[in-house]
Amino acid sequence: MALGESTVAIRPGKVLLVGEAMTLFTAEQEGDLAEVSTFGASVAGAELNVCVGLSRLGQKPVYMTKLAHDPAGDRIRAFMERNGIDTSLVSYDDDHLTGFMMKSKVSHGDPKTAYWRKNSAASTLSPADVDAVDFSDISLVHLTGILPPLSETTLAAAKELIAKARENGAYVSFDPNLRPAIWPSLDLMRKTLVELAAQSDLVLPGVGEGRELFGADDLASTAQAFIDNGAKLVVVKDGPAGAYATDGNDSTYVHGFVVDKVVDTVGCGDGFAAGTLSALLDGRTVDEALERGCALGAIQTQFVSDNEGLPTPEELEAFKASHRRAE
Ligand SMILES: O=C(O)C(=O)C[C@H](O)[C@H](O)CO
Repeated sequence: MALGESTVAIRPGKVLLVGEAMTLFTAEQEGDLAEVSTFGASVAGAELNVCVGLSRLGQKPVYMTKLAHDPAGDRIRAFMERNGIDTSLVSYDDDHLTGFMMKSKVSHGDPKTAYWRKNSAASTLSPADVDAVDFSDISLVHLTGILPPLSETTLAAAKELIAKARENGAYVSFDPNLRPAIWPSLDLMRKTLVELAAQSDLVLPGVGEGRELFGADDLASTAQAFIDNGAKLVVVKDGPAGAYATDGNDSTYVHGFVVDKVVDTVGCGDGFAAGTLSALLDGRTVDEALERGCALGAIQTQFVSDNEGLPTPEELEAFKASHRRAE
C-alpha cells in the first residue's frame, strides 16, 4: 500500500507529554522588548501547546510538568484544567519558581523571545518522576528537544522517558524543536537530539533542523537522514507549502493551506504535531495526518498566542472548507 494511504498502528491508551510550561507575556506594541509598555498574558510551552491541540480535537492528554505555587504556576494549572488536559502528573516544587517568557510583536518574520526559566520548577524534573509513571496504559509519548537542555536532570529524564516508553511498547513521537540558546553547547545539542531521534518511531523535523543535525539540505535528504538514524516514519515540515513523509521505502507530499496574512509563527510546529498526532490516533491515513497537521500549523499562524487558536473539529472543518491549498 502507498505510504500516504497507510495508517500507523498505535495501541489504545493515554497520550503522555512531558515538558515545561511558562506564563507568556506577549508585547502589544512592536519594538524592543525592553521598551514595550503593555503585554498580554497567556500560557506557552511546546509540549503543552501540543496537549491543547490534541485536547481540542477530542483526546485527553496527560501532561507531566513541575510548577511552583506562584501566579505563573497557578495560571498554567487553571489553563490546563480549562483545556481538558489531565493534571494528574503535575507536581510542585516550591524551592523554585515557575518559568515565564516574553515574546515581541512583529508585522513580518519570527518574533523575538526572552526566557526566565533557568532553575525553574520544571527544570527539576528528573528520571525519578518518569519512573513513577505507569506506562502500561500509555499509547503514545510525545517529546520535544526543549525538555533535554533545561538541566542535567531533565536531560536524564528525557532519555528515561524514551527508554521507558519503548520498553513498555508505547509509540514514540519526537519533534527536535531546536533551542540553541538554552543548550550548554551546540555539540551536546546535536549529539543528544540525534540520539533521541534514533529511538523514536516518528520524527517531525523541519528542513532547518535536518541541516543543523545532519547537514541535509532538502526535504528528501532531511527525511532520509532521520530514517538512516533509526526512525520508522519521518514527517518533514515544508512551511506553508506543505509536508513530506517517508518510511524509507515510499514517500508522500501533502500541500498546505494558504492564509492571507501571518500574525505570529510561534507554535505552528506544535500545531502541526498536534494535528498529525491526533489524526494518527484517530486511525486516519498518513496523508490525512499530514493534511490535519498542515491545517493546524496554518491556523496557528493566525493567532498571537502560542495555542489559543487551536481548533475544535468543527472549527477545523470550517477552516479547511474556506481556505485554498498551496500549489
Ligand atoms: O520556546 C519555548 O521553549 C517554548 O516552549 C515556548 C513556546 O510555546 C514554543 O516555543 C512554541 O513552540
